[in-house]
Amino acid sequence: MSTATAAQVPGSPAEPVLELRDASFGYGERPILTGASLTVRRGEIVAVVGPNGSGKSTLMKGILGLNELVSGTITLFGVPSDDFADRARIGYVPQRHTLSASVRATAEEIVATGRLPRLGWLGRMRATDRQIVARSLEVVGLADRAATEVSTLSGGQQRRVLIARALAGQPDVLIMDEPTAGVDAANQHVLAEVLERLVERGVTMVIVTHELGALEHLLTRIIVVDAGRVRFDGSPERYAIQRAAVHHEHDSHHHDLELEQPGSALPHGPLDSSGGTR
Ligand SMILES: Nc1ncnc2c1ncn2[C@@H]1O[C@H](COP(=O)(O)OP(=O)(O)OP(=O)(O)O)[C@@H](O)[C@H]1O
Repeated sequence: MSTATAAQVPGSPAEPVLELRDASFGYGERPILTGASLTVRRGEIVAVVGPNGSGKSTLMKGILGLNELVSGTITLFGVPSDDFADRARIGYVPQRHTLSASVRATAEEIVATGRLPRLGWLGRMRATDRQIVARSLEVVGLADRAATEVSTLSGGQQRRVLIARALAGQPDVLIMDEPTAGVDAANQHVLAEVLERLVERGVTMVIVTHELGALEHLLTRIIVVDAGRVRFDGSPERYAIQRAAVHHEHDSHHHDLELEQPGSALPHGPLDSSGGTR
């Protein structure tokens, strides 16, 4: 979907698409997520995990400019967020969002709304726009449901319609807040296949999830948020090792939050973002 496939010098890191420096986000002036510094580079597939209420959605909405940046900076595609105008480059699939039963629209019509930011000043859909809408439905495996009323689709299918809607805007980065929530195991695998196709197309993804399972093989990075702080940022391999070490030490399954605390003797700092860079 992405066209950002510029040739890269072998060995050099891909360019950053999102950069946070000591960023704190909140609602009103009250900071909820504080001191976040991280970089997501083109082509990365990053999972954001952590307990309920820890600030994951606040972090995602903060990146999107949907809540207050209390302090620090955000840079999007190399541009300070205040000066960044091309919001269509960032696709968003919000949390706990299925389509209300009262929505009377077909899957195709819903996906077409995702194309709006890319239409010319007359706002008319042209043949290429219709093709992109059709292709977006195809990517999520719902081409045969294009004319189906969304209210008659299952929850998992509706999540896929919403992903297709985000894709129709041809984003370079896709932020998804719990795309697998409420989706059964079989459909999680379908979603993982959808995301795999997006990876092949070079879309960068940041995915908030409680279930790493079906997505794990796709990930290049894992970020752990707890109690309003980024506690770990590194490769899935380092996450697995440190998680195992913590579990071994404490013989408990509830110590994710003790990963890479500042000042720990672990090899990298808590906000190291180099771990999974492709
Ligand atoms: N619109 C809002 N106004 C004020 N406070 C909010 C708002 N949305 C969330 N919060 C608060 O921010 C904190 C973090 O919430 P957030 O939704 O970011 O957590 P989360 O990690 O995404 O949780 P979950 O896993 O349950 O989705 C919570 O204490 C929550 O009550």
